[in-house]
Order: sequence, then C-alpha cells, then structure tokens
Amino acid sequence: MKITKDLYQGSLALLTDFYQLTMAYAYWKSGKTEQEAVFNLFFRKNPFQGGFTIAAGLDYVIDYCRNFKYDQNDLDYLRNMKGKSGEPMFEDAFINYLGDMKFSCDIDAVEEGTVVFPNTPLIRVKGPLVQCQLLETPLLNILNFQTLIATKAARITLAAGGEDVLEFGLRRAQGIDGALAASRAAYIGGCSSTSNVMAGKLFGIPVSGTHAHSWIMSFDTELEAFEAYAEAMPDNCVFLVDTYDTYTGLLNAIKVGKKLQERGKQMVGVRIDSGDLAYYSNMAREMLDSAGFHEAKVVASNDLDEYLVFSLKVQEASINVWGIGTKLVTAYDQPALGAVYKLAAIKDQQGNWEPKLKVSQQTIKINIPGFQNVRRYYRKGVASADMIFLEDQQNEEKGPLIIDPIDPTKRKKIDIGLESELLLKPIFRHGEKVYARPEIHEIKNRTKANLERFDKAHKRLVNPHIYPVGLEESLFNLKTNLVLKAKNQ
Ligand SMILES: Nc1ncnc2c1ncn2[C@@H]1O[C@H](COP(=O)(O)OP(=O)(O)OP(=O)(O)O)[C@@H](O)[C@H]1O
Ligand SMILES: O=P(O)(O)OC[C@H]1O[C@H](OP(=O)(O)OP(=O)(O)O)[C@H](O)[C@@H]1O
Ligand SMILES: O=C(O)c1cccnc1
Repeated sequence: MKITKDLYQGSLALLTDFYQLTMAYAYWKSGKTEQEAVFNLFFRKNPFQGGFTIAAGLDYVIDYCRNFKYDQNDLDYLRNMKGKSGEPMFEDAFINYLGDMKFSCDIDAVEEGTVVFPNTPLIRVKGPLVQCQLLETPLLNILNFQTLIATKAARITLAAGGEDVLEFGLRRAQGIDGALAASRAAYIGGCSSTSNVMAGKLFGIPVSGTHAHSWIMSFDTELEAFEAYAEAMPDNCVFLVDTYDTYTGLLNAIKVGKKLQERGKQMVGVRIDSGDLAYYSNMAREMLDSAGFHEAKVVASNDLDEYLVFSLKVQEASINVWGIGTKLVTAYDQPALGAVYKLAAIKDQQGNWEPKLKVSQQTIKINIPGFQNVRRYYRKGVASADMIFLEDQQNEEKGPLIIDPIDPTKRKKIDIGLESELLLKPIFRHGEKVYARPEIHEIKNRTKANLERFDKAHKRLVNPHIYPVGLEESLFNLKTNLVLKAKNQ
C-alpha cells in the first residue's frame, strides 16, 4: 500500500461512505443531480463539557474541494463494483457522469480559529444536490477531528495561562493522518510547537524537543550523558532529570549548565517526566535559582491534560513549559465531536427555495431549516450573542430577538447598533476559490484573539456559563411551523 505522497494531491474522491455513491447514483437515475440544494454542517454540543469550540480544518476542506475529481483509477474501481446479482453496481453512463463532474458549489464557512457554538453552521454548501451530498462524509471527517483537537488544545493552553504548551502526541496519535491533522489543529488551538517533524515540514509549525530516558541510559552515568548532549546540542539543552533520581539529576544538570556557561552558552532548562510534578518542579526551581539559572525553564510532562495543568497551577508548581501528548492528540475524554451535515433547503421546479426539516423524537435532533448565516454581536468589545438568521431576511434595524433553538422560553433581545460580524465567509463561488487562505500562524493568532473577546465564564473548564445562541424570530417561526406541519402529516 502506498501512502499519499503529498497530502491531498492524489484523488481522495472515494474517501466517502458508500451510501453517498448509492444515493448519487439514485439521484442520477431520478434526474435530481443538478437540483440546487443547501446543506449545513454543525455540531450539537460543545466537546469536553466545555463552553466553547474552536473551528479548525477548513484549509483541508479547501484542498479537498479543489481536488474533488474522480480520476481514472477511481472510475475503474467503481465500474468493477458488482451488486449481489453479479451485475455492475453502476451503469457506465453514471461512471462517465462522475468522471465529467466538476466541482461547482458555493461554500461559505467560519474561518479556522473562530470560537463557535452548538447549532450554528460551520460550513454551508450550496450547489447541485449530488455534489453537496458527496461532500458530506469527507467534510465531516475533516472538520470533526480538527475542530475537536483545536478545542482541546485551546482548553489546555487556557489552563496553562499563556505558558508554552509543546505537543508531544505523535507516538500515541490515531495513525499517520490522525497525527498530522492533530499536530496542525493543536497548533491552531494554542500549542506553541510540535514534536512531529513531518507536521513541521508540511504545515510550517515550529518543531521542538528535548531528549528521552534512552539517551541517559545509553551512558554509564547521567553526568556523562548530559555532557555529551551539551557537546552535541549546546543551544538546545533541556536535560531530562528523572531517569534515576530527580535531585541528583538536577545537580548534574546544574553542573553541565555551568560548563555551558563557561562556553558562552545557556542551558535552556530541565524536564521532569515522573513523580509529583508540583514537588519536583518546586525543587527544580529552587535549585536552579540558587545556582543562578533564573532563566532556565522547568518543563513537565507525563499524562497531562487541562485538569492536571489547572491543578498544578493551583498547587503553585514551578512549571513554565508543558509537554502534552496522548490526552491532547487523542482527545482522550471525548474521542469525537459529533458534528452532522444536514439538508437545509432545496430549490423547487419554480426556482423557489423550499426549507427542509428533519423531525425527530428528540428536539435537539431537529435541524434548523433554510438558507442561514450567523451574526455575532459584541457589547463593548465582548461577544454577547450569536444569531442564526435566514440570509434573505436580515433584521438589523429592528434590533432582533433571538430564541433558543431547543428551549423557546429562552429569549434575548439584541440592542440596536451593537458591533457585529457575519461568521460565514465566502470560500467558493461556482467552484472557484474566492478566499485567501491564511497562514497557519495567522489562524493561531485568530484563536487567541477570538478567545480574548469572550467572557471568562464561558471559558472555565467545569460547568461553564452557556453562551447565548438563538434563532432570529422569523427563522424560529419558520422552524416551528415546519415542525407542526410535519407532525400533522
Ligand atoms: N502534584 C500533582 N498533582 C496532581 N497530579 C500529579 C501531580 N504530579 C504528577 N501528577 C500526575 O499523576 C500521574 C502520575 O502517574 P504515575 O504514578 O503513573 O507517574 P509516575 O510517578 O510517573 O511514573 P511513570 O510515568 O514513570 O510510571 C500523572 O498523570 C501525572 O501527570
Ligand atoms: O505523557 P504524554 O502526554 O503522552 O506525553 C508524552 C510522553 O511521551 C514520552 O514518554 P513515553 O510516554 O513514551 O514513555 P514514559 O512515559 O515511560 O516516559 C514523554 O516522556 C512523555 O511522558
Ligand atoms: O521532545 C520531547 O521531550 C518529547 C517528544 C515526544 C514525546 N515525549 C517527549
């Protein structure tokens, strides 16, 4: 098996659930492929029982859509698929139709690094029904994971209070692509660097690292190991001090640090990877300070997550840099975001948009119909509410009322004249990219700047205050009427 040499340069058109193709075929047989439709991608609950989510993955989606083309191999594979009767699954004319298909959708999306909330569209896809449908699985695959990891990274970096968080997850990540996507999303969410060198190369993320216990163990003594490392890497000395005994390790690090100073070099710091991280980091700080190494950092690692970082802060641990792997890149306590992609409207024969609704026994699962956008309102620079509205019914002047999509008794009147912005930005028009893809550093800065515009009550780790998101009144009425109509059918 070959691994795609350059990410997304080969065709990934078949990276989809088979049912998308069976539906595509049936749409084609029913003459519905070109009927215009709108789908929204959204999630229903912030991950990690948190109060916010960080959107990530759009850049992959852009790549995916630009390369959305069935190549000859894909078509041959589909041509050879057989049904139960042994007959070809798909008619040749349909395979040719797929071969000729050219991506032509309009896509609007929330930019990466934006703080987002349940029920608001992260991506809106408008175009021929068949294309919108075929994009469902890859879009969910990409956005669910990267959004989840960016959110986890944001929670961890918030807990770290602006101190550096190094992402160390490659060895524990969900395979090769999972690791790469996780490193990218972790950087967007707030990590300062990755240990994953390939992610560094592919995405332009800073790469950093210390050394492992094996390095120390390969020498007769720890001191020799530190000395040899300092010889080889005089500008990158973070000594791992806990291989045998952390106190002795610190004494050895200080000895070698002094030798480095004699050569005009500075020891960057020490890393502690076991034991009581509060106790040993405080011991390290005291010893380093007494020896005059006030600038030396104390790096901690070992199964950390946002809750342990928070706890270590409360314990007044002297940790300045956090190395975090497994629990970050696997989103350990919630392994999937659960975003969905739903048909919101379809154009009828007369060219009128018909809003679409999926009724469910569970109110939370009823989608929001119609051609929507989202407006975020700010009061004195602080985000105060998001309004989901029908794009052709902008209700600015009146000072709209927003109504909670799940509990209609929760309502909020938006004051006239508040600062606001539209969250869905144009990405593709008629299949052509109209969006300038930002650099990854710009995206990371957006996350930070966005988070700063939210009250800290929404950002706390446990039982956060719920940020208000609601339907503009006419959208609420549309939804309610459609639900009532569907229930009477
Ligand atoms: N002061 C502390 N408060 C809360 N949790 C801590 C503190 N110090 C360490 N921890 C966490 O407790 C767990 C300790 O795990 P464990 O007992 O397996 O570590 P151990 O001492 O590391 O050694 P090893 O990794 O070598 O097995 C880790 O998740 C670590 O991050
Ligand atoms: O704990 P994580 O958040 O995943 O961070 C990465 C871990 O990976 C390395 O050790 P590894 O786990 O390979 O071995 P060790 O725990 O036995 O040192 C490193 O020393 C960290 O402990
Ligand atoms: O550079 C490090 O210290 C590192 C890298 C990966 C995993 N654990 C530690």
